[in-house]
Amino acid sequence: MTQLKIDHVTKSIDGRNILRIDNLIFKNNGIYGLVGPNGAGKTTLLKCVCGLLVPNAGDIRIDDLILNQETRTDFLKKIGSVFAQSDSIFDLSIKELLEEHYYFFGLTAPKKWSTILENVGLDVSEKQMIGSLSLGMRQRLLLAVAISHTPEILILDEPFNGLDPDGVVLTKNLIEQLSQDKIVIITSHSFADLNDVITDAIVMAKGQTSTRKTIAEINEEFSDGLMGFYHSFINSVQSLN
Ligand SMILES: Nc1ncnc2c1ncn2[C@@H]1O[C@H](COP(=O)(O)OP(=O)(O)OP(=O)(O)O)[C@@H](O)[C@H]1O
Repeated sequence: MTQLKIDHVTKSIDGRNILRIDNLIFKNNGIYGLVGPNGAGKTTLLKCVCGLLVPNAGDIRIDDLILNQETRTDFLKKIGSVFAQSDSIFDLSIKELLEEHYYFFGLTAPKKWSTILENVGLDVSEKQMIGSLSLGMRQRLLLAVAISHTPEILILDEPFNGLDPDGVVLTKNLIEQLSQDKIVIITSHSFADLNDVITDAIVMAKGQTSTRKTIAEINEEFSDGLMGFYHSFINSVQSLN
């Protein structure tokens, strides 16, 4: 059983306090929705977990492994992530992106890259340039890359953005399948999509997080479900100073 623990993590950027997290625990088999208004700090928190930003204080650990400079490589092998797309990958071919990823993680390249693409329903040539793919196809490709090193934790920042209805269904099915032996954390502003897949939700506002609640707990406590939980926490939060 994998556990991701975030303990007393703070982060400030340019002198502004962006995060002040007390305590969060994620366990495998769970699909966690991290929701909150624009600028709440969701991406910043997830970037701290993925080693892309360094917190000012606090611990982030997977089981007994604490994230720090020495453990960074081993820690990051346990995580697959998809963040907002950057056009810096547009000039690479699909094969080049996959090769880079496999090199970074020290993995042996498969005989056929196409198997990895088929996992996410992508029927394209590995020679195709990433810049020539549609937004939704790139989203699928990035998901394929994120799961290719069989991580224990999958972090998806706005995974449904830009997907057509079939892409949304495929992504939800994949998330459910992958959650059987992983922790999956999703941010999304689409509560309808989240309600279809998540087991638990956490609300973020002004850099702080609510307690984690299961969907059953949320529906019992709030007549309007996730939306009620969301507004209730936002209304209770004081600004960081
Ligand atoms: N590189 C940066 N430099 C300065 N400020 C930043 C930087 N990254 C994030 N911030 C600030 O941190 C705060 C939290 O941003 P973050 O992107 O984490 O929010 P979010 O909850 O993911 O928002 P959204 O729902 O819009 O994606 C915002 O006020 C943002 O302006």
